[in-house]
Amino acid sequence: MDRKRIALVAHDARKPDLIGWLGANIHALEGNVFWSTGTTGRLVREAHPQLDITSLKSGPLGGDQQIGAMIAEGRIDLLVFFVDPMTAQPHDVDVKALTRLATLYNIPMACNEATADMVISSPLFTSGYRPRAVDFAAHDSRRL
Ligand SMILES: O=C(CO)COP(=O)(O)O
Repeated sequence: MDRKRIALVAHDARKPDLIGWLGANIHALEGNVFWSTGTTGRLVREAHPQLDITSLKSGPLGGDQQIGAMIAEGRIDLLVFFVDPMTAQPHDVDVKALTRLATLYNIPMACNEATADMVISSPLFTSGYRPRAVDFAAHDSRRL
């Protein structure tokens, strides 16, 4: 199988949901390679030790930025980010930057279970599909 490089992030109230979603879909997901913000990664590793996961810094300490940098470098194929829409985050600007970069670089981004279910059940998920590269010139509004 084509190993997808998957970033996993969850806000605190959504971490149990992410653990549960991974468990419910473990057969579809194991064999891929995972990157995560710090606390999410630690909890995922405890719950699902069979997953190949590397934890970065905790989100409020720069982990969202690290995932964003990986996206900018073309090192992530899918972002699963279970967002808590009911709680203010001290690092909201980092969260916004991460979702912006995923949008800019045309990375599939699932912010809830329904979307994540649809992404991993798509035939594109198990194929060699790669999203179309972004035309950066078209995004550069400073061009004269
Ligand atoms: O805050 C987060 C995402 O914005 C997640 O960070 P942790 O996985 O370290 O809790």
